[in-house]
Amino acid sequence: MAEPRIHIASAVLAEQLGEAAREAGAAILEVVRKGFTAQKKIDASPVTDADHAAEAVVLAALARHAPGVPVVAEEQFAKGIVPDHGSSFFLVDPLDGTKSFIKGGDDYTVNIGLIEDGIPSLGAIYAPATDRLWIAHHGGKAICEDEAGRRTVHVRERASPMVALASKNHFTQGAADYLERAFPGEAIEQRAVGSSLKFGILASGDADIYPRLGPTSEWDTAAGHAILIAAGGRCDGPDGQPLRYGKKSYFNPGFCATSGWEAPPIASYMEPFGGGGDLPQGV
Ligand SMILES: Nc1ncnc2c1ncn2[C@@H]1O[C@H](COP(=O)(O)O)[C@@H](OP(=O)(O)O)[C@H]1O
Ligand SMILES: [Mg+2]
Repeated sequence: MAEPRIHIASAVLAEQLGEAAREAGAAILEVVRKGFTAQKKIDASPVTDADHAAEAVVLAALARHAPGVPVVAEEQFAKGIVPDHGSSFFLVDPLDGTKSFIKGGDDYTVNIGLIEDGIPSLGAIYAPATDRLWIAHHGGKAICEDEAGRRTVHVRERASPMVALASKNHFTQGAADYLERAFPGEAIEQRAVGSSLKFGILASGDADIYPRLGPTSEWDTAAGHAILIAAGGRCDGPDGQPLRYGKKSYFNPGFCATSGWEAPPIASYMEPFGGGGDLPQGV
């Protein structure tokens, strides 16, 4: 008989990992204070001491709070360190939005996501520059902490004009074309935001859709996806089914997140990926 699966997502763990994300954010700000230079990874994407410092903090916290649960983390992955795992594992992006970060912008985040049975069941996102935190776990509500205090957040009813979020640093014409063709005649305001902050903004009821017709890695989306689900939203893969995790090379070819309504699947609007194979991780 198969072993019953033990799920670990809980309110306590979400709080602990929210604290871990804050600690990682403090480590990033310390690197900013001291000054840093950017290096290039093998795939030519940038990395800094802040990425490494934040990842070390998160890995230590996960070892304390969730010992034995495998962790797939962006900078470990870049070094070829990927643990074997089953259907439960963490996905960590210690500094999402590195390009914005290097340019001195505020749109960067620490991300800790837990996948259980292919689904994001817990997430923590922290934006150090603006001191904004989101946490959520499966079965609970999404919580935001910022200068307005601590509160439950929820997605909003679809608004007009529809607010569509787009990447600040990885513009794809595909997303603009998708919005135009999938929502003909609809008033749409496009807003460029860097990093997983786009998920937090959707979860907080400040936008309606985030179509991503270009590559990301699973650690870019896991935490935000968990938070968005808890806030009443959804994030679907190209076929319109919920975005799944634990794919080959942890690669997302595209997705569409909304405030809960079903958007036309992005598949037929996707840019070609040179045969659909894996792209280099992290850009
Ligand atoms: N060609 C590509 N392949 C894989 N991931 C990509 C990519 N282009 C952009 N990304 C992902 O997009 C993230 C930034 O999101 P956004 O463009 O919404 O700000 C990057 O995160 P990192 O900054 O952690 O590398 C990176 O993972
Ligand atoms: Mg990232």
